[in-house]
Amino acid sequence: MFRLLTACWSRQKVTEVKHRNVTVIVIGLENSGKSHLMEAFQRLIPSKIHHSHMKPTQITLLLDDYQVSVYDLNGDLKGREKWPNYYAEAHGLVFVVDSSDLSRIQEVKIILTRLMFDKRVSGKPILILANKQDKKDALLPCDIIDYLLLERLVNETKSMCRVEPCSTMKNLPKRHQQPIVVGLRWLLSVIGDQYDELSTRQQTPSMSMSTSKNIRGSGERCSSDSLANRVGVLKDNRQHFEKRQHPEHRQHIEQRHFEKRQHFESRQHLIQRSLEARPLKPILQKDGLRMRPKKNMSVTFALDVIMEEGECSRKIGAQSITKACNTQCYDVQTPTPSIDDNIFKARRPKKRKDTWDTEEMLLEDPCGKAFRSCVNGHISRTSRNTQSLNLLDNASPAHVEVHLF
Ligand SMILES: Nc1nc2c(ncn2[C@@H]2O[C@H](COP(=O)(O)OP(=O)(O)OP(=O)(O)O)[C@@H](O)[C@H]2O)c(=O)[nH]1
Ligand SMILES: [Mg+2]
Repeated sequence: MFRLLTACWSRQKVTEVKHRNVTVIVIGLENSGKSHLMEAFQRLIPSKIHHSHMKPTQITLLLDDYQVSVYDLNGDLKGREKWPNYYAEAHGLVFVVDSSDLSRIQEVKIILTRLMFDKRVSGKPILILANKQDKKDALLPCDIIDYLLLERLVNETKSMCRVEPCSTMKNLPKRHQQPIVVGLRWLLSVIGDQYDELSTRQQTPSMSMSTSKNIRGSGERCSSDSLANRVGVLKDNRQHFEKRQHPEHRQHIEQRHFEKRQHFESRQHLIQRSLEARPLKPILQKDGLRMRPKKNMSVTFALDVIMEEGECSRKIGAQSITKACNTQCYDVQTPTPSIDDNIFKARRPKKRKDTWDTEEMLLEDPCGKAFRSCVNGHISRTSRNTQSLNLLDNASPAHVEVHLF
């Protein structure tokens, strides 16, 4: 009996230790559905109980090996001012887009671009939820990706992204809500891969969320410091000032300022480029009507390792599909004969209603043609398949997965 109890206790200890604490923030314009997403999280994922009857702005979810603190941040102008206080602390972000609101997509683009270029966010994974897919005119993920120039943003900011179409409303079919869990799982797995790095990026306590609320006024801080400390600080300041007056040091500082300014100007240029207003592509509107591919899909962008020429993914069929991709406009219904045919036959999943396809194929497409053909609707013909495309950019290749359902 004693042994059994000890075993149970140690087992529980191991599982407790295994849980990794992760912080995720949920942001997006007002009315995009963030608070409904929080409710959906609580409905779909086991969470620690909150006794408050008010809508929670912070919940703790238990998913896979993670204990996830999720913060719902307001999307109105006042709320957005507070977002940066949470950037440093977040391991990953969920960005909610109201896919049915075409009129605000430009605003979303500006906000997302600024967000991804923020040095506290760049490099962190971002799950973009294309919400309100139940609405008739909702933009599809490929439209959103295209309009937000997401491919370029991912390459420039080195943040992995996944776009997941969903609906957060209650009483909708499961297939609308399932992507929420799938998306969060993806976010956690990316966070898990870079956990140590992301944790070290969480800044010093003075910048963190927990303490930012408790920042004391300067007067208060002084009163609690001892006189000796304050004299010590003054001495240090004087020495520091004298050191800065030294010509060599001044030259060094000027050089650093110059480099910083150059770096800033080059980034400004990039931000400006990404913010340029672009008309929606013809795919979105034709003769006043929305052009919609029949199937919906989720898309993942990830930074990938450049593959050697001829080297293919470990997954079956990558090389053959590359051929099809490079030789013709990407069209999976009419693949080049022979090998490609086998791949599609061999890997076509059984047709099941309300299930999530996990079939995956890797494409290497140095010019990004495959992606462009994807956003132009070709890929929509590959019903029942999940596609994964490698967009190879010389400096920072992006890996794109397209999940159809
Ligand atoms: N049709 C539809 N409506 C939704 C969905 N999700 C949210 N809504 C509606 O969108 C409106 C705003 O939802 P909220 O969750 O309060 O939006 P929010 O992002 O939290 O907004 P702020 O807190 O102001 O930043 C509500 O009227 C919801 O009913 C969805 O998936 N489908
Ligand atoms: Mg809200």
